[in-house]
Amino acid sequence: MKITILGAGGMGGRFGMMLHQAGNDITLVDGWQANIDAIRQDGLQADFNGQPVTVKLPIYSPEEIDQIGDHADLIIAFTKSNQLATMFEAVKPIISENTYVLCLLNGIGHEEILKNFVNIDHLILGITMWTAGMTGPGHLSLLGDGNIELQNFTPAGKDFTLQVIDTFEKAGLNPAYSENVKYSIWRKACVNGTLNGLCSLLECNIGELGKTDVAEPMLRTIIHEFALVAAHEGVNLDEAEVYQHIAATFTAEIAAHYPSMYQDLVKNHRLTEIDFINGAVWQKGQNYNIATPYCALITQEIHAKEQILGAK
Ligand SMILES: NC(=O)C1=CN([C@@H]2O[C@H](COP(=O)(O)OP(=O)(O)OC[C@H]3O[C@@H](n4cnc5c(N)ncnc54)[C@H](OP(=O)(O)O)[C@@H]3O)[C@@H](O)[C@H]2O)C=CC1
Ligand SMILES: CC(C)(CO)C(=O)C(=O)O
Repeated sequence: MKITILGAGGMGGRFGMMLHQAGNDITLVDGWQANIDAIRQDGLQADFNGQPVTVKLPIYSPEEIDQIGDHADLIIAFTKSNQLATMFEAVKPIISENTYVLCLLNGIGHEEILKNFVNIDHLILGITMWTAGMTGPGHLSLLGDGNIELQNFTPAGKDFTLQVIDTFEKAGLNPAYSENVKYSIWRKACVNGTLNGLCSLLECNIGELGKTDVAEPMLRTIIHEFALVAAHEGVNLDEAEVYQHIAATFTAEIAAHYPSMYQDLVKNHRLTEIDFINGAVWQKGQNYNIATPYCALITQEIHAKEQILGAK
């Protein structure tokens, strides 16, 4: 499959590398010049579960988009949430009526942005439990394994979505067709709404958070706030199952992972996706008259920390 990946950070790099190794035609687009230069010069390099891997992939900046040539069958969005609209605005010329777009970003509400750029019959939404980190421009740290759940936004997109699943399966990405991707997105938002904010504020990895004796009550309260708001949008989260799903990460291989928000804020002093996770729940709660004090506090504390650290 001919695939263009928007955002060649940790996750875009991981998917690009794994899909390339499975024989797909991959092009990367990224806005970080040092990353583009490193990938052009030395290839995309990874510590891949302890093995060094290098792949040569074409990479362009959004300003070079007219050099990309033929349209891709599939575009995968892997920017940060707060970069999504700007990136899609910049790459409009490579989105045709026939282009499918898959969004695997963390957070809630990305379809509202993407609907402005993509024919909704060609929109595929999903979530992933794969992880990735960057150790420098062009350098990835890829540990452990993960999975993907995805579904076409409208029934018309199902046939192509099944082709995407087949392509991802061959690349070892462990995809599954979700019969209810809205539920999957809210369930994954609970993972990020608990682990990402708390690990960033407490400056710890997932396993260290899980070992504290207040992890369980904090998680259950945050999940409950997400569930109240989700229910208002017709998604009835099974709070006990969602808690078990998140608590399972405390002792799994992923326990050593520092969530992407920690990598942004604590490691790189970059602005976070909090407004698309706890901040989105807080905002929706205000609209629906539902109290979400933990989400409000986490959002405000993350914004305070962004300011203290001079995040950009
Ligand atoms: N990392 C993870 O383990 C997981 C991440 N996700 C989600 O996937 C999406 C993509 O995340 P992820 O791959 O982690 O994002 P990254 O931060 O690794 O990359 C996203 C973009 O940020 C910019 N960037 C990254 N690092 C730097 C830096 N040091 N200096 C300057 N610019 C930089 C680049 O674009 P630009 O210069 O244009 O800003 C890059 O394309 C997010 O929605 C995230 O929540 C989901 C599951 C797991
Ligand atoms: C790996 C996981 C699930 C941790 O919260 C994630 O999505 C992230 O790092 O953003």
